[in-house]
Amino acid sequence: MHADFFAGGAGEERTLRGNLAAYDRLRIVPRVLRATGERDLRTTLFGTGLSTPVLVAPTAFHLLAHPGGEAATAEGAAAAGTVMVVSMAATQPVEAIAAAGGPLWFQLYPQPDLAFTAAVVKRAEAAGCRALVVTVDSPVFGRRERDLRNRFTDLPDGLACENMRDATGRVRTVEMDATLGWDRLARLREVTGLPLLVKGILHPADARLAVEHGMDGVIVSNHGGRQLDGAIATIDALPAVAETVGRRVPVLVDGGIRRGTDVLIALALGADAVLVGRPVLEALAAGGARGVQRRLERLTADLDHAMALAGAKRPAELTPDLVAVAG
Ligand SMILES: Cc1cc2nc3c(=O)[nH]c(=O)nc-3n(C[C@H](O)[C@H](O)[C@H](O)COP(=O)(O)O)c2cc1C
Ligand SMILES: O=C(O)C(=O)c1ccccc1
Repeated sequence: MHADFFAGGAGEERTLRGNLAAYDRLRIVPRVLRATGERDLRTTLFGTGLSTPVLVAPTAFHLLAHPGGEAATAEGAAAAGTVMVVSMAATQPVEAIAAAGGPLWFQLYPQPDLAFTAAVVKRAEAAGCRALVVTVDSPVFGRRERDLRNRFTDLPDGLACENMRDATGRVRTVEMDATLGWDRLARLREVTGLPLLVKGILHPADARLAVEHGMDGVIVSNHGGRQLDGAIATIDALPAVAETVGRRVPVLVDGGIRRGTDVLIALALGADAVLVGRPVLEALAAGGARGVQRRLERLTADLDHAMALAGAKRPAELTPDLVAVAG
């Protein structure tokens, strides 16, 4: 039941499969004799230096994967030199996660209760989170048919969304809010000075609105195929979004990234960095903090190797001409 929760997507899982299939259709057109020498994968995002452009996507319920929970993921991400985005649906308090690693960003589902939302943001900020990722692809919860079949509705006894505790100590449920609009993102701006990223952009018109509303970053995502089944593969949506944003703010992408060559293609098609969800959950389940560290380091080493073979020294040298559609 819990493995299905992590692996599954919405509906027929067309988008879940599509994210992976889209990378299968793309090929790299390498350059030669570029004398790259050692590659340099270091990446700076909002003033934080990372050793890799591969970040940890926000995912719920890490205690279902491993007894170390989100703290183990944070430890692994920190050891690999990257950012972990802590999910609002984490099963450990953000303070405990921050004590285990960092740098951290915090992912938010804006709640209908604006005061509670502001309190959660303040709490994440106080714990040391350096950016806020606002997920906007979830006005309603996706229809996850594996979870319906398995009757997976709730966390087992003893586990809770620890960052949803209110002033009375009661744990609130994470609510999806179909009344969410750009006005509410503008209000978040008044609540926090942290960089604000919107996660779940697929349409270039929304990318433009994000920039116009003062957002500091855009994450091209279909929630790993867990929300709108039938949504476009993220690597197919990326070029138009990157073109519209035009380097005004960082563009990140997630969904279906499993190999360094996938990262290379995403960076070439306009991403400044990528995030991985299920690979981290699988590594956490299999090997705790060390597993997460090793999975992230393997992805980064694989990217480094692919860049050597494609003739790029730095991520910035990866350009769209290095990618072609397979015949
Ligand atoms: C089990 C699971 C839980 C997730 N929980 C969240 C979440 O709490 N908040 C969020 O913004 N995205 C969530 N996501 C989406 C991820 O942040 C990310 O968009 C997606 O996993 C990327 O696709 P990938 O798993 O193919 O790498 C979740 C994804 C999975 C698989
Ligand atoms: O966002 C998700 O995909 C997800 O699985 C989730 C689970 C619980 C609460 C919020 C999100």
